Amino acid sequence: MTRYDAILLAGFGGPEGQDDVIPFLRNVTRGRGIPDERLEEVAHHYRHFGGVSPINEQNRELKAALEAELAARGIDLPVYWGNRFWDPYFGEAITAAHDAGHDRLLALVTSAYTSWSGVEAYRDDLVRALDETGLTDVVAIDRIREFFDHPGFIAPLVEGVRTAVAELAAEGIAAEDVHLMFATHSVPNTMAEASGPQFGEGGAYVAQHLAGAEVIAAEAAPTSPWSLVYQSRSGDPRTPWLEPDINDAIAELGAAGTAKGLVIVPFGFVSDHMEVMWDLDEEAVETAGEHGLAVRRAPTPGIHPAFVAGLVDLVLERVEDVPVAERPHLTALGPWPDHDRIGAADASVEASR
Ligand SMILES: CC1=C(CCC(=O)O)c2cc3nc(cc4[nH]c(cc5[nH]c(cc1n2)c(C)c5CCC(=O)O)c(CCC(=O)O)c4C)C(CCC(=O)O)=C3C
Ligand SMILES: [Fe+2]
Repeated sequence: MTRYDAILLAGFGGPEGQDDVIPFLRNVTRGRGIPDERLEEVAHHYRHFGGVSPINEQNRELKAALEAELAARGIDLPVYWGNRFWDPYFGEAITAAHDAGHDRLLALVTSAYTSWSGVEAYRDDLVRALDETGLTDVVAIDRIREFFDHPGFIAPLVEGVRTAVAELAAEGIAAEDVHLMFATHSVPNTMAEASGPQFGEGGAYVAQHLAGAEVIAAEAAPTSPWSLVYQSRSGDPRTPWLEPDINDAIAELGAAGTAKGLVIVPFGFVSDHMEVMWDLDEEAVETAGEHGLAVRRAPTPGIHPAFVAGLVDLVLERVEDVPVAERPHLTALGPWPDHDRIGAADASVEASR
């Protein structure tokens, strides 16, 4: 008997056809009174791909990969999958787990970094789902720590950067002439600060990205210059968000004439979803071409075996209550601390260990 009965794979969710697009965007922007005309502007990224975000399929594949890895290691924990913004919603996943007798859940959130979007937003939606299903006093949910510097998250990125740099070398571009751009989701400056002001400007969010990028660059391409850039900003243009935007940074790199090649490393995301397919593969790649740079986009961790194994390691570290000092981490910031439990009182979970 372990501390947990099941794993809850907690995703963002995405539309799976043209008719889903506006309802999905209404879910994402709920409570902010954004008119459908404005949503239709955002919708065109999704419309371009038939109204389908790849994110749900990627989470189905991740669930299957986790199940296979758990089975291979003889760990008897079923995986339930739920999303913040699309079917299956958190409530359905939690109810399905409860109906099968699983009330002690360990949530694996598909977000590697600390920010409101990656932490509180998921937490608030899980709290709401427990409330709406009437299971607040019955089901307890713990969450695995942010894994931005876990070896399982870093290894596939290192591999991807190495491959991209080698491909450019095969085209005659030396590693010294390749600039690595580590790309992540921009957030409002205030949101970044709030992620952990003790970590300096940009809070924990920026500090984690800088620390991770440094490790990946040093491992994968120590002679290539690198920088941290941001993508996918939205909202009121007067509100300051983290900069530079990747397209501005590429234009500046082109104008400086210091690089021949560019490797875009989408390390802010765990899979190649819409933000990667549109903002990087369509827009940033085009910008690089306009500025005469040979460009490669490294893959996200996806279902890379090292990533899947690392996620199972992160589950096991909680199952086995591994002391903090023994938890794997590759930057001085880690191991990131665990989060408070939500749902059923601590005591009932501890008592059933
Ligand atoms: C930090 C961060 C992550 C990573 C952490 C995590 O994984 O959570 C993330 C992930 C994602 N964000 C996604 C999609 C969207 N994000 C939006 C809006 C926003 N994101 C923000 C930040 C983040 N976002 C912010 C500060 C906003 C504006 C305010 C707000 O709305 O809170 C909007 C609204 C429309 C718009 O404003 O553009 C959409 C449609 C998808 C799904 C993609 C797909 O479908 O494949 C994913 C994985
Ligand atoms: Fe987002």
